[in-house]
Amino acid sequence: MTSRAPLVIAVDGPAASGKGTVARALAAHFDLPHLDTGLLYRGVALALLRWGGDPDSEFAALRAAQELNLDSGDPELRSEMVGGIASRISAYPAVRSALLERQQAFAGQPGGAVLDGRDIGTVIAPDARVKLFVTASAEVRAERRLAELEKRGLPAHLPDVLLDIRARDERDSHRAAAPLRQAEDAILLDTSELDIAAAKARAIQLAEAALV
Ligand SMILES: Nc1ncnc2c1ncn2[C@@H]1O[C@H](COP(=O)(O)OP(=O)(O)OP(=O)(O)O)[C@@H](O)[C@H]1O
Ligand SMILES: Nc1ccn([C@@H]2O[C@H](COP(=O)(O)O)[C@@H](O)[C@H]2O)c(=O)n1
Repeated sequence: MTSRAPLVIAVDGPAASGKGTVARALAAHFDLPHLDTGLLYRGVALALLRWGGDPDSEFAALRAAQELNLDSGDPELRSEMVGGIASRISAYPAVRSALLERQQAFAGQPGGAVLDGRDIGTVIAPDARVKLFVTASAEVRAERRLAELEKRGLPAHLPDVLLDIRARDERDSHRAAAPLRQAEDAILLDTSELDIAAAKARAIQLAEAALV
């Protein structure tokens, strides 16, 4: 018998692994709303920067999280600098707690939802019916990030981008609060050798199979 529980899909993985691409494809396929939770942490980081708050102060970051008024269309949100600060302030337990309810409310919508981030399958939606952990080698992720930056007219150097990806992996995986890790019941999807179309198709295939 098919379960009637709302379909919540958790997609986690490291920076530039393609989890957002896969999550959007799953949301379109299953006709579900999608939340990129990284944008929340980026929103806190950007607010902090604009307000002149100190990213080394948990108290300042908490204040930015509590007052967060996210404009997800703000192009500054996607900058590498904001991503780096987001990865620092996301280590603060108080910041994570301040953003928890918002994410859980999104996941708890009656019709279900797709969320992508670092701790969706482990903390935000541990009962999600489908969990994917999307990854790719650091080198492949750096190439993708570089291509993304070049497309946005922000040329960078591959070795710098690779260093940044590795630093982000290190911080996200080794922090005490909700570190990036594959949930025990998550399905691993390594996209290193898959192009975008193949990664999306494989994610949909894995999700469909998990729901049988
Ligand atoms: N399988 C793939 N092959 C090639 N490029 C890809 C693939 N998946 C995603 N990309 C590209 O790589 C970049 C990063 O993808 P995406 O934004 O989906 O990753 P992410 O894991 O959500 O990143 P972040 O955590 O930093 O937000 C984008 O430019 C995207 O188009
Ligand atoms: N659930 C999440 C989502 C994101 N983070 C942190 O935010 C940084 C930026 O996220 P992107 O996905 O937009 O790159 C990321 O490096 C994480 O540190 C998080 O902790 N939890």
